[in-house]
Amino acid sequence: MQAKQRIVVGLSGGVDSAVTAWLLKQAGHEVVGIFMKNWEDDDDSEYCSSNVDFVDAAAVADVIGIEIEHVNFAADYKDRVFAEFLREYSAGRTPNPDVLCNAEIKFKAFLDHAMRLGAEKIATGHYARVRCVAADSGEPLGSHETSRATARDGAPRTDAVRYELLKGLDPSKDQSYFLHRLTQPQLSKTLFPVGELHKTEVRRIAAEIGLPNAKKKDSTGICFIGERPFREFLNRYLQTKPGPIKDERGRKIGEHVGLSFYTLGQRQGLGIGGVKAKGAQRGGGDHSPWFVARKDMATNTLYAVQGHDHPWLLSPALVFDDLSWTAGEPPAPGAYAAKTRYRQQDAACTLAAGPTPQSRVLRFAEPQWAVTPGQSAVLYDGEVCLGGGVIAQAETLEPNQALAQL
Ligand SMILES: Nc1ncnc2c1ncn2[C@@H]1O[C@H](COP(=O)(O)OP(=O)(O)OP(=O)(O)O)[C@@H](O)[C@H]1O
Repeated sequence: MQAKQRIVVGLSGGVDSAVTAWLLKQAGHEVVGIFMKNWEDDDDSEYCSSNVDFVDAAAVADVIGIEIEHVNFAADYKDRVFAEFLREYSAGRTPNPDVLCNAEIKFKAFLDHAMRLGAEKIATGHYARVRCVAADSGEPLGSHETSRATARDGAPRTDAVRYELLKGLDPSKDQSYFLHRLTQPQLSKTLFPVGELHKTEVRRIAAEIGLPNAKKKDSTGICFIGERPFREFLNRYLQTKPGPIKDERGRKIGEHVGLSFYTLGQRQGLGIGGVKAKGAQRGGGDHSPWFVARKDMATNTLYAVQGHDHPWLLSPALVFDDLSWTAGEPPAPGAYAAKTRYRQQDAACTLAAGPTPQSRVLRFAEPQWAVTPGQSAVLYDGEVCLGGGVIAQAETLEPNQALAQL
């Protein structure tokens, strides 16, 4: 058995973090739960589940027999995550605040707080795994606590080992995409016990030990938006500037309410369902649905195309920047797999130098659908998540061949 450690668990009120805490307690560790409040609600508390979630988390802590602390990181969240979220939307991109929340709050503010409480490790209910490998050979060493990781005098030998972020074992729940910005110091202090399990197993454990939230629905969507209508929420923070929606030939087919409110590949909410593309040659003919294909910020124009597989929606390559690599150094150029959005199949690709030292290019074996600036491009080598960056630009099959020369 591993040595007893003091471990702080992020208890969200959900079933995954509850089972995480229970598994660690069962393994003999000293476990403390922390509930984070990351968003202060002003007017529309009907959408905010934070109070209910804290009550659920406290009930879980009670059943498991651990202490729980309530911590407020709302100011940090607003400065480090929400401000960036608004900046990105204003620039016409579609950011991924959950990625930033992990990098800046859960594995920074929360981790620092846990360390101040004397914790050796933190744990969350994410579906991912951390593997400790020998720095020189890459040979897996198993758990964090290995003789290779500790010198004879007991001091940690940080040079001897490296930490890899792996996909969760349950392919339908894997959350490594959201965790790809974690660094070596963060990974070295993190445990993801449910990443070794399938969700059905987690729910079975929760029911078996009588956790009050065993059947609680999984949370969906961006944490601070919750179940609020998204457009209404954004409207409170961003200026709206209506403009034209045009088809691929530049003909006006409708009005948009502000470019920030649309994302590439979006099908609903265009208000042009009844419009038919006169003489459309491709894309499935007159009755195919319309999709957002491009935003031209300079002219405040939204372009929509008809048909899911329209060439404007397919990207053979992309440039990404704001890079972050789990190993602390960039992977060598070559063949990998990548995801350009969560819940996407891994796509075979090659990694190459970018137009600047701070960027890289991914070229896909098959064109990818609706590659969206602002979303994360995440690189994998088999089950190992290598890190990634933010999509800056996507080449489309036609006529935007901006990246063809790279
Ligand atoms: N408000 C919170 N307080 C403490 N930890 C949290 C909070 N929200 C999320 N976490 C941690 O991050 C993990 C992943 O978050 P995610 O949003 O995917 O989970 P969830 O669906 O809200 O809840 P769970 O994963 O516990 O079922 C959680 O398992 C939990 O450990």
